[in-house]
Amino acid sequence: MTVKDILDAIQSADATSEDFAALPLPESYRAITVHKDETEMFAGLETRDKDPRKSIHLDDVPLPELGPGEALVAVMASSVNYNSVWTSIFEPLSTFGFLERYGRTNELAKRHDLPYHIIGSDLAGVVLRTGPGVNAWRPGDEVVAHCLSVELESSDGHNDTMLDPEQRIWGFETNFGGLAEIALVKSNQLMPKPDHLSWEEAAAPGLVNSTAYRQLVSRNGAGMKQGDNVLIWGASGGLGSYATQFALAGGANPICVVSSPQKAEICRSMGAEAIIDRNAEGYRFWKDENTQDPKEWKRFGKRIRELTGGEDIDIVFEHPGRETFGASVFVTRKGGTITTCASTSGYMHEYDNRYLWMSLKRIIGSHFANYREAWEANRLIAKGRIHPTLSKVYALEDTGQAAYDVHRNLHQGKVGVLCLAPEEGLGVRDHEKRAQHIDAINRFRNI
Ligand SMILES: C/C=C/C(=O)SCCNC(=O)CCNC(=O)[C@H](O)C(C)(C)COP(=O)(O)OP(=O)(O)OC[C@H]1O[C@@H](n2cnc3c(N)ncnc32)[C@H](O)[C@@H]1OP(=O)(O)O
Ligand SMILES: NC(=O)C1=CN([C@@H]2O[C@H](COP(=O)(O)OP(=O)(O)OC[C@H]3O[C@@H](n4cnc5c(N)ncnc54)[C@H](OP(=O)(O)O)[C@@H]3O)[C@@H](O)[C@H]2O)C=CC1
Repeated sequence: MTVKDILDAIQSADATSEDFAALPLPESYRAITVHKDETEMFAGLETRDKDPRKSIHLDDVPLPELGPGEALVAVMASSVNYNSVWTSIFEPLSTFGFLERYGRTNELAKRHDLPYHIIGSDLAGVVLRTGPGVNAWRPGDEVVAHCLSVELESSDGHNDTMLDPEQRIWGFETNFGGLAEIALVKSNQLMPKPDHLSWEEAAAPGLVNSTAYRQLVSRNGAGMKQGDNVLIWGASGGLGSYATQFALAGGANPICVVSSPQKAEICRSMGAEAIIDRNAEGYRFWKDENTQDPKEWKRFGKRIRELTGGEDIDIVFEHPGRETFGASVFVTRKGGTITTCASTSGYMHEYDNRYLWMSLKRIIGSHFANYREAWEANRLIAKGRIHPTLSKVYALEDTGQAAYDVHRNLHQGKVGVLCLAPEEGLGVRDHEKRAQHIDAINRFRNI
């Protein structure tokens, strides 16, 4: 039995759940990995010079054992998230430490502690097998998977599953991720695949859409409301392209920051009007490595006021981190919110705290999304209210190049990866719904 037989079943119009359940599983499959014995390969290099193409491998790996509450999924497509870039450059730390720590928790978790890490935190595909105790999903179901892995044995996570002490990001802090022909997930990660999207389109939003939803919309994040001025860094990037859509769909006013006229045009075509090209306008928030320039914060704030008719920012959607955080705190209005989920340019932030406390601003830390938030975010994709922002699609063997593009900020929106899908455009079930949204679905394609 090979993965080819699985693909044939997926592509045949009449395979039943029983047919899928009867398919023998292959002993091995192809997966994108990083290797534990290579974690020092970039030692001494600057972050930008660490090249994912050198550390990312395509290997044949054995199929993991299926445990209770889990599912094996045939992955038709996945996407590149920045967490896979972090894994591939072994920053801020090697993800093998996460796998070792997880492996120590129980007998079944030991499976994750391997000399290779199968990465990837998104997938669209078809359920192959479910473990004991799984009733909601059956072989043959077409699904996407969100990346929240939790144990829920502690009450700490019972109101908000992100607060579980054993919270992990699948494919980053666990093994058997989505950049592979087969993935292992907890069945609670599964959600229905939006039926108007192709496999690669359906695999693109998951992680970033859910994260932007919690960070910006949810009451666990900024709780955005109609009329809010929302400053969105990287507004056409992975997170930002969803934050921009949420702001527009929720009646807020996005102020989109981008770094090229082309990216400005994408934001304009999504419906945004207030756009700042940080490159063209040449903001230098840091005079040197250790000194910020408040005059530049003010110049930036003045530009925002020009675009808003004199108003300041209600919510900053932060993720660049060190480079922008001082400016973000400054331009937020009295009582406003800075919500952050990352620190791409450096995690030791510096800001003038006087502007925070004297103006009663709040900083909110946000990370991925809880089960419910991930479900609600996927529902909005399925209803055609929020659209995938897929630009380019790579073959599985070219994942290193795809991760390189994201690391060097050469991409737009989201970058997709075909895993089992032999070509783009397959998997669409509701053509009528697709036709209604086709322009929005294709907005980021091939630019
Ligand atoms: C969905 C996608 C998301 C993204 O893309 S996010 C971006 C990618 N992700 C990242 O870059 C994050 C990577 N993760 C990390 O960098 C690390 O993951 C953390 C810095 C978040 C945490 O580091 P750690 O080493 O896991 O934890 P510690 O808390 O620094 O060290 C653990 C030790 O510290 C002790 N400790 C914890 N809290 C306290 C306290 N309040 N007082 C005293 N000690 C404390 C513990 O007990 C334990 O100790 P003992 O090592 O001896 O077991
Ligand atoms: N905690 C969580 O749950 C999550 C965290 N993340 C993290 O968020 C970060 C961004 O992820 P994602 O949006 O997918 O990545 P992308 O690279 O797709 O987009 C980020 C955008 O931010 C802008 N940007 C990058 N560096 C800077 C800078 N120094 N100053 C200003 N703008 C900058 C760029 O846009 P432009 O050049 O146009 O300005 C870039 O396109 C990553 O670090 C990732 O790990 C992501 C998802 C979830």
